[in-house]
Amino acid sequence: MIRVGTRGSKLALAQSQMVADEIERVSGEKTELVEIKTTGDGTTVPVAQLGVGVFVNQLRDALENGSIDIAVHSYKDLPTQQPEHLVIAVPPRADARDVLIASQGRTLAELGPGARIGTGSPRRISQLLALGRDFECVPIRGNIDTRIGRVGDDLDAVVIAAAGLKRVSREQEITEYLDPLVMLPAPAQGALAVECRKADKTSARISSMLNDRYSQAAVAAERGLLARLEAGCSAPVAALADVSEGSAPGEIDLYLRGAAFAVDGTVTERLSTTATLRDAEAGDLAAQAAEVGKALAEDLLAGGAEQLLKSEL
Ligand SMILES: NCc1[nH]cc(CCC(=O)O)c1CC(=O)O
Repeated sequence: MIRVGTRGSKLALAQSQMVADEIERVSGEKTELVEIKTTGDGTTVPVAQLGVGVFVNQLRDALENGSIDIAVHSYKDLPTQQPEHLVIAVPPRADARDVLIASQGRTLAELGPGARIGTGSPRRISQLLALGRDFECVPIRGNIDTRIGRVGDDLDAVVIAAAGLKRVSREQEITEYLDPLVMLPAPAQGALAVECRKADKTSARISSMLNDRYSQAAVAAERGLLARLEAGCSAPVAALADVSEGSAPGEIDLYLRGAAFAVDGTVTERLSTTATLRDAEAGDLAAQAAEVGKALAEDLLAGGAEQLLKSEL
């Protein structure tokens, strides 16, 4: 029996169940979902003000005290500081893009000046304001259903992660997939982190069942960038790695885009880079990918990104 620790939200339960189903499918082992209440769940305070780890710490405590065997997180909610004694497997990543859900089926281009768009994310706000169309960004929290429920009511639209919508089966309500040129996603968006105790012999098994080396490399590059900027999941920072099979066996080609924004949309630092990761060892690939992210972050810092990270509306 593998006990799968999860938060209690509809999204968390859906994605944890996906992981549990996959474990049962590939190994035949039985699983059980164990619901853990986290600080981030019982409050409507904006995530940007709650600080790092609000959705994470209690799950990790349960992992450490042995009441669960693995913990399933949305990877983008994890702080960049990774505890030494825990390891992460990355299942194949879902769609990393943000999407628009607007009333009357509208796209971003069809939303006029003054349109009220629900999002509390500095990264999304800055990119919406950078379009120069006088959108009004309205802070919003709560689960996906609550957010969508406000569209056509007090909001014209909301911006949400495609992956989350898909996991709660509401993707048919999407009115536009936002191109990363317009809305670069959060580092690790669309990816899950399945965390295990390093010392536990289950961890190697879980990794071989679930880990996708391409997804792991992409996320490592994006989070390497985020870590070097010393920024968290609510910073005006975006990153997206495209990964593909390299020309030699075992190689991975990486195309990494990164950006930092002034929250009022007036300044954007945007850079990209390519690299080939070489190694058969998944761990080494992730380490190389993280270095690529770190180097791109340093180029962003050289261009003045530090000022942007301190910006406020
Ligand atoms: N910050 C909240 C959050 N954390 C993970 C997801 C779902 C998408 C994902 O797993 O990346 C969401 C919702 C959203 O950003 O719209």
